[in-house]
Amino acid sequence: MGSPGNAAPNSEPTPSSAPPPDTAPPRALPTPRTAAGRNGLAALLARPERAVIALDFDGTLADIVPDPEKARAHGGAVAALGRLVPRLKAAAVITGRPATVAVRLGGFDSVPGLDHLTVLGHYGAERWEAATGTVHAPPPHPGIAAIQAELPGVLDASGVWRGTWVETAVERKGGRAIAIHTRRATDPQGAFDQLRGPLAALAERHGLIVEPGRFVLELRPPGMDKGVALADWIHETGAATVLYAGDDLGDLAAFGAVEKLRSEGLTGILVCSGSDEVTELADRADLVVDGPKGVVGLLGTVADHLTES
Ligand SMILES: O=P(O)(O)OC[C@H]1O[C@H](O[C@H]2O[C@H](CO)[C@@H](O)[C@H](O)[C@H]2O)[C@H](O)[C@@H](O)[C@@H]1O
Repeated sequence: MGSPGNAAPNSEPTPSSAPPPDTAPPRALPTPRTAAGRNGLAALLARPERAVIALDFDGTLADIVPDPEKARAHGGAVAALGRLVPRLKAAAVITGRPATVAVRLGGFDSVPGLDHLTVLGHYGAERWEAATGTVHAPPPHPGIAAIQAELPGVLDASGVWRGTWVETAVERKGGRAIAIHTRRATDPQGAFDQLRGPLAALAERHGLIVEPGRFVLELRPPGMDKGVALADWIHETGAATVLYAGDDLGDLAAFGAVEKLRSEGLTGILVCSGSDEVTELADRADLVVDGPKGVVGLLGTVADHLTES
């Protein structure tokens, strides 16, 4: 987990998520705090047909809720995307969720304007295309089955849940990864800290890695992360500009990919969906907005400006 602290928005107050009436003037765009970010936003607005956006799901497009299955896209997110994405070269959601779970929770399927959306699930290992509705995924890592068998013993030995409701803490993720959530434990940070070592040892024994997130420790296959996934997808699209938005530690790899691509000539803007649970992204972002509400407001405002221009 990131160290606690307030990641205050560094932009103007964000507007409501509802689309503006047709007669309303475009809402004011925030000003990124870095020159690279200002260049990135200017390039997106000037040449949207050469620009792509890539967005994290939980904590960025969807508000954080205690039960992962109850997460949904923030109100107005799909509408804002539906107005913005047709103006762009391409759009992707890059998430730790299984791709089809993000599609279902986000309501991204069969949406006008999102008919060419790509969802890269499991940190980029899986791919869903709106155009075909198909998912491409590698075979499950054999270590997952072994961990399924050993996990109850490891959790029991930790004493974190004392057998009360440990099952609700385990997200099985289609048999391709296992996430252990501590948000609903009596002491979420204490449980997270207590479990981190034993889960890292369990993962290592079976050739997996631990991906830490917002009160979650995810055991998943190595070899892919959001940075690799994002860089590959940007190259594939041939984009000249990217806007990436994320909120959690798993998004740092994507931030790193954009920073590297910028050093090679791409223009880009890094947006942090701010929270008081993770501060690491705010430190590296060009723009910090107020959680999913702020992200949706930003997307809607960019869409307004592209519609007006
Ligand atoms: O890459 P993401 O789209 O951000 O997914 C990362 C993990 O997000 C989910 O967990 C987080 O959101 C939950 C629902 O709001 C919340 O209860 C939990 O505390 C957060 O960590 C998801 O459940 C995981 O599978 C994803 O890997």
